[in-house]
Amino acid sequence: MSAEANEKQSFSSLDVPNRLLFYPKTVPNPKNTKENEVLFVMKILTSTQFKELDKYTIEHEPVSSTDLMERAAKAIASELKSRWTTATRFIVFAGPGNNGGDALAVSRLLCNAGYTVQTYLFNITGRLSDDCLNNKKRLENLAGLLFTEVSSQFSFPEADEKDVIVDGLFGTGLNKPLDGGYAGLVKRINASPAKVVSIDIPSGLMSEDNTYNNPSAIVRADLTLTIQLPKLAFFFGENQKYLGEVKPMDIGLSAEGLAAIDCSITVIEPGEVKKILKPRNPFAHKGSMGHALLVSGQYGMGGATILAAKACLRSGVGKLTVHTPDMNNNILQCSVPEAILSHDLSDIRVSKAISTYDYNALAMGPGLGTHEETAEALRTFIRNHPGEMVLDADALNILGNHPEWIPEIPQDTILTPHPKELENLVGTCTDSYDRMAKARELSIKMQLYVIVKGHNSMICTPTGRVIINPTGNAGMATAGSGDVLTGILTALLARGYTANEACQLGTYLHGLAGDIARERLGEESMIASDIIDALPEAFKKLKE
Ligand SMILES: NC(=O)C1=CN([C@@H]2O[C@H](COP(=O)(O)OP(=O)(O)OC[C@H]3O[C@@H](n4cnc5c(N)ncnc54)[C@H](O)[C@@H]3O)[C@@H](O)[C@H]2O)[C@@H](O)CC1
Ligand SMILES: Nc1ncnc2c1ncn2[C@@H]1O[C@H](COP(=O)(O)OP(=O)(O)O)[C@@H](O)[C@H]1O
Ligand SMILES: [K+]
Repeated sequence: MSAEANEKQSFSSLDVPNRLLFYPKTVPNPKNTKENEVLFVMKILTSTQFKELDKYTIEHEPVSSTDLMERAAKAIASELKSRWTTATRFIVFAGPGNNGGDALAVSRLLCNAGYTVQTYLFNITGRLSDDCLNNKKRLENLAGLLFTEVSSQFSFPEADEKDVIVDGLFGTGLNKPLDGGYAGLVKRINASPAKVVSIDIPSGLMSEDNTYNNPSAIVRADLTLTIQLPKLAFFFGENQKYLGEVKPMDIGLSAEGLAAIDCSITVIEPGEVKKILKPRNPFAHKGSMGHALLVSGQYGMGGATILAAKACLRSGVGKLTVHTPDMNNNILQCSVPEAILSHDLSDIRVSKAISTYDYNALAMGPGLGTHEETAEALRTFIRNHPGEMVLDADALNILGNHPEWIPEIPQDTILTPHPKELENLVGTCTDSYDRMAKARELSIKMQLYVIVKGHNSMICTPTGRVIINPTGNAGMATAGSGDVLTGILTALLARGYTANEACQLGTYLHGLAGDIARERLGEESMIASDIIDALPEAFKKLKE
């Protein structure tokens, strides 16, 4: 095949979808302990849970572990065959464990399909996993395969951009960062002009915590063919450079076995979040659809109030009152005529708490400022409002300045920090995993919901679960997007959704509205108001 034709078969990391392709199978979570704790979910397994699921499948299907590996290899080889013609040379690097076993089986299948395959098995310690050894034996006498078993010395093969490297060195069994010869090999792979396809996970990347990893000893794949389900590390921004395109390979691990695994980390699934959205009672009236109170806006930040207020009203609340400094009166009355205003005594900032008795939900934070007067008002609000509450932006910054007030926050309050605001609450975070771990700890300790915002926002629940939101896009990386989320969450709480439901439905809708806005306008020019404008369609889509 000509270089040009080969080019057509190839792909570039520019084609990478901005979201993972999710494995579509859903299974019920059988251990729903807390009321309304959801649902039908995509589970994110730990490496130990993957082993359990393998074991369950092997015992209950039943299927031998070698045959299960063969299934994985068939799925991977078939994906490779669909992307590259037989003119392509595959250079396969296999490690000593089952990831290496997969790679050896893939080598055999590609070789049998007429591809040129050059395979290196790294057997440095002289110990191979059983299935790796089985697959090594199956390579014996395989005509056409160039096979090298490396025990110490190794020279990296010449490779050019038409070649494809298959990285099957280490998978979910990696137990420490790569060093020595393996780190050197990874550097050579990364420096090579060949395309790189990683089996299951780029070698060197831990499937969960990479806080203390060595970034230069992690394979940078163009394509990751991950077995069955994406790993937690795939959801973190700093790991995207290693993954390239991610495609899950269905190898038929037991759905029943998966259902039995109590996973603390899950991903919201579209079909399931729909079920949270309750139909509107035909006899509904504004008094029955919730009354929300938004406490927001200091001099120069009235826009944040407007965004949160509009988003709240667009999220189906019955009534919205905005408590805000007097100077926001005209602009708010003009831009959000549906909102009722409660004027603070101060002209320029929120200075005093008001009674929250009449309100079903309270939101504080957008554009609030951190003045000491405002801080004291916030504390009074928190102490006097025992019910549903959303704390965002400056409300969180105030709490960061007064950590001793955090224990006073009512149980099940929703906190919506972006990474910087989270750090004000929990201290410096080294990476996304650390952020997740610290937010989770805060949620459990204080019995709060903490939504760590960003791409793949993470909802940390008081029971220690982490629920990842799959919607949203980089067009939402624009000032005011978070204020919109606050408005949505507040409306949902006021309408009677539990904090758990509001977090999931709210973050999902917010991202979905962002995705609709992107469809309409593209990512570059989107502003927060566009997310609000797309909310009606997002609700409609969920109801379809
Ligand atoms: N039935 C199964 O178990 C299946 C497993 N599959 C594959 O198996 C993989 C997991 O297999 P394993 O559990 O054998 O794990 P790996 O293949 O990831 O590696 C484990 C081996 O690497 C060594 N090791 C770990 N960290 C190291 C380091 N930093 N430096 C040097 N050596 C290191 C370990 O001592 C062990 O020998 C998955 O990623 C997937 O590719 C698939 O074949 C599907 C079925
Ligand atoms: N790249 C992205 N992908 C998905 N969602 C995003 C992205 N960037 C921002 N968002 C969302 O936009 C919102 C931004 O919130 P925040 O940083 O608080 O903005 P602001 O304080 O300006 O209102 C969050 O809900 C976040 O999840
Ligand atoms: K790998």
